[in-house]
Amino acid sequence: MSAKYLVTGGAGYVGSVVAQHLVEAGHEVTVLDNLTTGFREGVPAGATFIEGDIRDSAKWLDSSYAAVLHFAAFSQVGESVVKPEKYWDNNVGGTMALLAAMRDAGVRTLVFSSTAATYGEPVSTPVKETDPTAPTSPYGATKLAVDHMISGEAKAHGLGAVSLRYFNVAGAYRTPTGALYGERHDPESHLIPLVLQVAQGRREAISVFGDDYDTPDGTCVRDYIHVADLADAHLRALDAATEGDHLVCNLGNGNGFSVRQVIETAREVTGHPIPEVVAARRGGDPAVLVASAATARERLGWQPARADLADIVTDAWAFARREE
Ligand SMILES: O=c1ccn([C@@H]2O[C@H](COP(=O)(O)OP(=O)(O)O[C@H]3O[C@H](CO)[C@H](O)[C@H](O)[C@H]3O)[C@@H](O)[C@H]2O)c(=O)[nH]1
Repeated sequence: MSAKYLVTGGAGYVGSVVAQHLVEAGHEVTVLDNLTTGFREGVPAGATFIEGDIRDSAKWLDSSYAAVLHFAAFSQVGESVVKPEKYWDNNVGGTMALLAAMRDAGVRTLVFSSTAATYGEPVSTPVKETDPTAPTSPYGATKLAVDHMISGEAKAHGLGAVSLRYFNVAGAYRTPTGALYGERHDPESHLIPLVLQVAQGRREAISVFGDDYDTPDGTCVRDYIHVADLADAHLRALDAATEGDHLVCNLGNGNGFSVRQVIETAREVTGHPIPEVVAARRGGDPAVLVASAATARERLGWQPARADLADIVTDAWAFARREE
């Protein structure tokens, strides 16, 4: 059945892919984005676009919306360490305003973009939702604070909410009409897009942040999940949201790949040698972050369709070369 959804941050990487999936499923979609980090061209054709801030959500939200999917946030771990106030103000202050607007408008379903960064240094692998949350960055702390706010809203005011804790989102999504949605930050900060910039000759080498971790090859291990698999989980979460309940689900494939394995895969996919240099560890990086997605499987009936790292890198490579 077709419904109307507000997608905050729907001009960003994950938000735009989810908005596109909603449009393809026949829903009516409004994207709210202030374009601070998002791109106008990320808003899917077929969605209504509002250039505005989540703090002003009350201007646009009304009872015609079936749910809100909330992506709008700052999301750079490193930046959050040097500018924590920016993160608390936008991620927490902005969400508080959004929740108030939802309450006033009577919109009682929310899917929230949470993160593995809420856990901090994992106590065991793979990470379960019941594991302790001890974020090592203000970014993770703000996302965890929002998760707590949402739990309160569910208990006190009957919100039906699902928080999806993403591990490392990667890859790109090609729509049925051939448009490509991918990962793009300015300046670029994430491993796979940076590695692919080296393959394109836009950078000389990739810096490996630390090769003395307690992992098989000494480099950090992460769980890379395809952005289209992630989008699928959001549509399922809309169906799973239950009034008065806050469900938290990790989203990852449960497979860890080291930084060196990612670089090697990119060499195979691109046919480029991709030189690497070892650099100092980056602050706040856990050695291993791999998800247990058992809850998402059980509660959302979710299953990744593109778990192969080479497929993920191949799609990211197509996006990197989109203008060649
Ligand atoms: O030039 C680079 C860039 C990254 N890395 C390494 O590659 C791995 C992946 O780094 P990314 O920056 O691509 O991703 P993160 O694991 O830091 O970040 C992801 O996980 C975080 C939680 O820890 C947040 O949720 C964040 O938004 C999300 O992108 C890390 O070990 C990082 O140290 C390098 O070696 N060189």
